[in-house]
Amino acid sequence: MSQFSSAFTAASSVSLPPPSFYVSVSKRSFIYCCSSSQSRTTVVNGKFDGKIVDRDEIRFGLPSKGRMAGDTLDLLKDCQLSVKQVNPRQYVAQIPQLSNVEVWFQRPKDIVRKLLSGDLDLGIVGLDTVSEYGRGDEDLIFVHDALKYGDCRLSLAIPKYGIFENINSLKELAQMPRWTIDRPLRVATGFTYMGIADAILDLVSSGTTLRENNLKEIEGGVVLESQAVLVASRKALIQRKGALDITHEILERFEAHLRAADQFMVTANMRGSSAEEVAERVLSQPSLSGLQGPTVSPVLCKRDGKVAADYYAIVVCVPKKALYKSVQQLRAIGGSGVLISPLTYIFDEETPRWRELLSKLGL
Ligand SMILES: Nc1ncnc2c1ncn2[C@@H]1O[C@H](COP(=O)(O)OP(=O)(O)OP(=O)(O)O)[C@@H](O)[C@H]1O
Ligand SMILES: O=P(O)(O)OC[C@H]1O[C@H](OP(=O)(O)OP(=O)(O)O)[C@H](O)[C@@H]1O
Ligand SMILES: [Mg+2]
Repeated sequence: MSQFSSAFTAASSVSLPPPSFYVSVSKRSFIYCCSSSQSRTTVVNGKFDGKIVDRDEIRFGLPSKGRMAGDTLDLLKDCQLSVKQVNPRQYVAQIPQLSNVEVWFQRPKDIVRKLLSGDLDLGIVGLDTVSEYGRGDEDLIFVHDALKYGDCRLSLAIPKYGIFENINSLKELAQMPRWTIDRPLRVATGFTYMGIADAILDLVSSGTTLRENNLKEIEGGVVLESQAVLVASRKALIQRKGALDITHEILERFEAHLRAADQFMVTANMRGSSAEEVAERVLSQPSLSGLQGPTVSPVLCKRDGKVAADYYAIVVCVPKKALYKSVQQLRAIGGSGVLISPLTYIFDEETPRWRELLSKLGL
């Protein structure tokens, strides 16, 4: 990435000595220009720097269509924050659980633009969209940087055939002697017709689109790994009444849900002489350590007129991918009646991302 962006920077500055390769880039080039991330303090594209415009509601921008729209509504629903939209043509909606929030359905790039112009306070988009349309603006602040959907990468691709047949890395591409100031390497986005461009820079997820167009990715050609993020306007969080509280609630719900999504809750019965002795056996197994350790409770029954515990019930959280291994380990230490249930939320005392946000805001 750095090799590519420095080549681009050099190519964009005519007076510098000839770089190792020359690039002309279309639409997505902003991602490079902004990587140096200078701060802006003047009015640009409707963005203002002074005080925010007063209004009562907190505005939350969600993608109106495309790749991210459905998954975003699903995430909110899974966090008990269903969006109530009376009809699908409506661009403003409510989240009944968050009384002061107004949802604005927008195109992803417009969510970023409206965060900067002060029309929105919070939004969900892909990291690629923030990088491209946010232009490194310091007002944009990441609240949650990994919502675990919308996974894709912004990647450079070239044809599999012809002069590129044996080119497999950015370095090899850069060193092709044919690129000159008069005929630089031409990078386009959205164009796969190779009379127009030598290479393309586009989002790739499964790789199907590239394959269908006889294109290949190259080593070192990934510019950005992207997924959905929750982003906010710093000014809104600091100045708008209620914005920080709403953000805290949304973040807590997202974190609790996303943390739970890859875990199962496992319960089992185990014969033992004491809770400690049972815990000792459970903790001897690597897949059963749980979040903080096992919960061990006596299963009480009456024997010879006295209440006693021969069995103990244990509860642990295990990663979904370690499910079967956990069951085997439980059996190996005498577990029986193993029950597995999905987990919906894991609320910790405080989320690390909340502390990070407060510190980024200087609070
Ligand atoms: N193939 C993909 N798989 C997963 N996520 C993707 C994929 N392509 C894009 N995305 C993510 O979804 C976001 C929205 O993409 P989408 O194609 O829906 O809209 P767009 O390209 O921004 O708008 P439009 O296509 O209307 O110009 C992208 O910014 C990216 O974060
Ligand atoms: O690697 P793949 O899984 O094939 O996905 C990559 C494709 O997905 C995106 O386009 P999208 O389908 O969103 O269409 P668009 O051009 O209308 O945005 C992206 O621009 C690629 O064309
Ligand atoms: Mg698209």
